[in-house]
Amino acid sequence: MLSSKVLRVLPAQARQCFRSMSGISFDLTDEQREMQTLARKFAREEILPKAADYDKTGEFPWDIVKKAHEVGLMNLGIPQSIGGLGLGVFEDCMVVEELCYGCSGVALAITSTELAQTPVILSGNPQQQKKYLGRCLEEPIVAAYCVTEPGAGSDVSGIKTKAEKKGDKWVVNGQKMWITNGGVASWYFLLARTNPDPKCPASKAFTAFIVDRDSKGLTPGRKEINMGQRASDTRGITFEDVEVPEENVLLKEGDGFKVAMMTFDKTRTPVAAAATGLAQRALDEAKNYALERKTFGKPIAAHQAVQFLLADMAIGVEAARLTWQRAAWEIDQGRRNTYYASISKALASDVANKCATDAVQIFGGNGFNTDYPVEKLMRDAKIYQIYEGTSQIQRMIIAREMMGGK
Ligand SMILES: CCCCCCCC(=O)SCCNC(=O)CCNC(=O)[C@H](O)C(C)(C)COP(=O)(O)OP(=O)(O)OC[C@H]1O[C@@H](n2cnc3c(N)ncnc32)[C@H](O)[C@@H]1OP(=O)(O)O
Repeated sequence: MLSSKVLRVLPAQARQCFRSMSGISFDLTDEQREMQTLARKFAREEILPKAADYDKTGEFPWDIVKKAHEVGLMNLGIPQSIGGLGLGVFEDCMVVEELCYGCSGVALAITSTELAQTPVILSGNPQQQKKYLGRCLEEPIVAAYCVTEPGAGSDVSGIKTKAEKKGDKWVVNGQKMWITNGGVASWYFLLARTNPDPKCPASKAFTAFIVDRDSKGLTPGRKEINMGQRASDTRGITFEDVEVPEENVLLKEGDGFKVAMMTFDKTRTPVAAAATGLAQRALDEAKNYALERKTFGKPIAAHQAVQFLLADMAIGVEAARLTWQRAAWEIDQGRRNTYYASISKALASDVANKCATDAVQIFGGNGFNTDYPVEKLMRDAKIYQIYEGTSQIQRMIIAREMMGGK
């Protein structure tokens, strides 16, 4: 093992390398730090000042999405083989955490396309990747992940949308619900049932498709008015005799469920990072306010009751960050990270909700008012315990993984 004296004189890159060989390192590489700085600056300058407006109007923040595309904060995981950066989940999480500090709704508009891209990255053939991921690199478009239905959210194997093979095409009929980017996407990842036998196991009953937005019979519903993350576009989508060419099947008939599950292993970790960003923002807002606001002749930050709330928020934020770092690191090593991703998603979502609620508490009456930023954080935080698998589903997955899938 190299002594710390020797380590100090080595160039940064070599230091990083030796540190990782000798154990865990929390140092970022120069490239990672640059990326983090870019995202932090973008969140503070482009997102944060407009967050309250987008929350009020619920408009999709196309102007910010276009800028994010321009500066290189979108499409981070697209492989280098088709011109992308091919960054790991760790780098992606780092960026997502920073963007969500500015506004988790606007950040969702910028980053949720990754949920549709991930199955194409994991299982698309070179032609599919070039066509659909390539378009994302060329223009600031967004895509959507269509799995959830009015009658099937947590229980993915309960989805009813069906695809039937007719000649060299598939014909899709059904209804999807709560689709992020539903009305603004240029293309969709779709999971549909292709084996009508109710006894067919989930791992063989579903097929994954890529569907173009302009397909005849595909109709997005009205924009849903949600409690939080209101800049994001959520809709139902109807599929009525939508024809999808065979070349748009991902992997092969029957492989869809596994594609959807493998996707979550990669994308639940960024959701945890997003929740961490919101939690950090709540902590910073609460701390700054506590240092300014006075009661009983001193800043409320001097009262132990408030200090304990702030300290608990800090404990939560640091722990949440460590869990997304572990989950991201595991999958970037090429190992299945289902257990760590669910731990991270469950913990960070709860931390975000606790931090936002306690920030409102510290702000008191002001916290309950829309002129201050923390009531929005509280509304925005809730969905982290619901989307990409509820907190209860995460606990179910953790327990199953812990007990060897029993
Ligand atoms: C960027 C932020 C975007 C945010 C936008 C929000 C978008 C969304 O919310 S998307 C929708 C979110 N929905 C969810 O997360 C759904 C939650 N539910 C689930 O994940 C699943 O239904 C879950 C885990 C409960 C599994 O259900 P269950 O029906 O019991 O299936 P299960 O028996 O475990 O697995 C079936 C098969 O899939 C395989 N499988 C399961 N998980 C995995 C995995 N992670 N990797 C590979 N294979 C897997 C199993 O091994 C099994 O295969 P086999 O039969 O060959 O052994």
